[in-house]
Amino acid sequence: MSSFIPLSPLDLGLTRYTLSPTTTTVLVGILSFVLWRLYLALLPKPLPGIPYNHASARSILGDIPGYLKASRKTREPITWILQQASATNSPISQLFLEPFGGKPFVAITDFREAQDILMRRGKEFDRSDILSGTLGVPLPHHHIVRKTDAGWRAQRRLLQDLMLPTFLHNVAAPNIYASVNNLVKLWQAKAKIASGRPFDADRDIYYAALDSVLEFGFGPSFAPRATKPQLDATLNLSQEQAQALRGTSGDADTPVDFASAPVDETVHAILSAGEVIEPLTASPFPRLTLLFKKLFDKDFVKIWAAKDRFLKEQVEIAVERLQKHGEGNDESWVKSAVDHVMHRERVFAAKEGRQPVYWTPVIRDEIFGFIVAGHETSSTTMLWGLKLLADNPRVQSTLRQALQAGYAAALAEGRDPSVHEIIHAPVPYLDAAVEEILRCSPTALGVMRDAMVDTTILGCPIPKGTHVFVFSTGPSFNQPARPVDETLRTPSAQAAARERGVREWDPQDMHEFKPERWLAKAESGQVAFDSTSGPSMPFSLGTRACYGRRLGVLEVRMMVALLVWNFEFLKCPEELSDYAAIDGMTHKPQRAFVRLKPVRE
Ligand code: HEM
Repeated sequence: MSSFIPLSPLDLGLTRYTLSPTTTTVLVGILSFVLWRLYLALLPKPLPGIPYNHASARSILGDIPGYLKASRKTREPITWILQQASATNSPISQLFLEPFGGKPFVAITDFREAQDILMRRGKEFDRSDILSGTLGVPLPHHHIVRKTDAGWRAQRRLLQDLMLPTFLHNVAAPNIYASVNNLVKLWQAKAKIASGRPFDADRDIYYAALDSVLEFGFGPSFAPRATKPQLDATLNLSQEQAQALRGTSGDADTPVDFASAPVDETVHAILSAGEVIEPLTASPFPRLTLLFKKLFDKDFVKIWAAKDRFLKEQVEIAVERLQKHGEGNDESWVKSAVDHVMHRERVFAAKEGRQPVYWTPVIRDEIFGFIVAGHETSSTTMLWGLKLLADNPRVQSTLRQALQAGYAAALAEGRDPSVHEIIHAPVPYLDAAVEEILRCSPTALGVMRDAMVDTTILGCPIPKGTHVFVFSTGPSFNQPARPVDETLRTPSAQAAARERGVREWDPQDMHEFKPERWLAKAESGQVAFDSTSGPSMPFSLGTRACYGRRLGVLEVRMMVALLVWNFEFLKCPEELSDYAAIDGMTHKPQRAFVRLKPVRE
């Protein structure tokens, strides 16, 4: 007879395996011990002597929850890292950003230590693997992601001379001037429609910076630009459309919402290709994300192919021109950075006794790199700069007066200063204002390096492979420095201080936007710009500092001079003029509005 009888442990004979209380206690003890050891093994392993947050060190996730919370809440996780580092009140600190007992990250918040690491200790600290694992995925052959090796030097030789005054002033500057001129015209048209109301400056500055790198990179070989269509669309607005944009509320603080006009198809592809890089680098698995996009994202595949097609076409045009006009060492035909790179490749090939190869993955990524590295950085800096100028009317009017005095002929003739005047006429206050915008714009909060050997920083052991975040803002830059025992600095840092002195800002006003800090009386008694006045490193320092620094400064200088010449930047309402940011490729303002009053109606 079969009947359903519920089974119990007794029926299964499990009673035979019942453990005695002592055995159970021992087994539970062993298990707890194993789990405890596992837990300990997964806890962060602080580096000795370097301060850290003790609560984070008691969690196997370390500082990751705090970092993620800051990412979600403020969108500024790097600012959060800086706050954690500053809170230790030490110039060196550590955070646990790799889970399960991974390597601590070391943060340096001291200008002199940053200088030492970046300028004098290049063999001990090189480009971080974090950059090759992120930016290196979409740009695997660009020199920015390489360690400082022979390959990096060879790639940099291809770009050599592009940042010399001869190229920048004769080739790049007139074209950049033309694109800033379009921005001035666009804002004159927008200011007329907005009648004193604020409007979003983000896209306009972004497009003007893109136009500048297109001018620098490709010159007249590629005519389309991004600002011109915006200008045409704004000039073509009818009275009714302009009135509709202003709306009926009459509230002088409500922003006018100008639509963005479509840009040329290739410009759109270049922009979009640049924009897909950011989410790729932010992904926890960039390689997998890129593979997935290449396999399944049709828009991505189209944009990426259009970008490569465009770059190849530009190389072909330059090579054709090189073969037609570039006899021997004659460089007068060179009208763009691509022309220059082709010229260099031919010179190197001849020296090395080989045939030149003009289209390679290295050349493709280097040329695209002009756009990626040079576009958002300049535009973000300018957006911060406009905020700073609007919030500091005294500085703005001093600057305008200095420009009017420096470009007196332009003022008398009722015209804009020429490109030649902006580059060559000395206006120390303009140099000082540009330098101060760069100092106060947190475009890059710092740079990453990896320790290449077991070494020390400020007397603390730093094992090979440690990621080091070197901050360029915070303590010693715009907040009082943390105390440092001088004997803990390297002999070379101590010697540099003895020989050349130490540059420091006055703690009373180091947080202020004050161009005067860059001015000093020269021997002649004249006020002159002094670039060595105090700590600032917006482009980083040393061998791996920003390659495009001179171009970046030229762009910012041109924009500041022409915009302040033409417009008064009035303060925007509080809710539009805060300093909240988003951390992506750069540390960018969340809101960037302008309220313009033309200087000459
Ligand atoms: C205001 C504008 C700019 C700012 C604030 C800026 C800032 C920076 C910073 C902080 C770095 C990292 C340096 C390091 O790791 O030590 C960098 C690297 C770099 N920048 Fe810029 N940059 C600007 C404009 C440009 C422009 C216009 C270009 C080129 C067209 C450019 C090309 C590069 C390149 C190629 C690197 C990598 C250098 C290397 O790895 O050897 N940048 N930039």
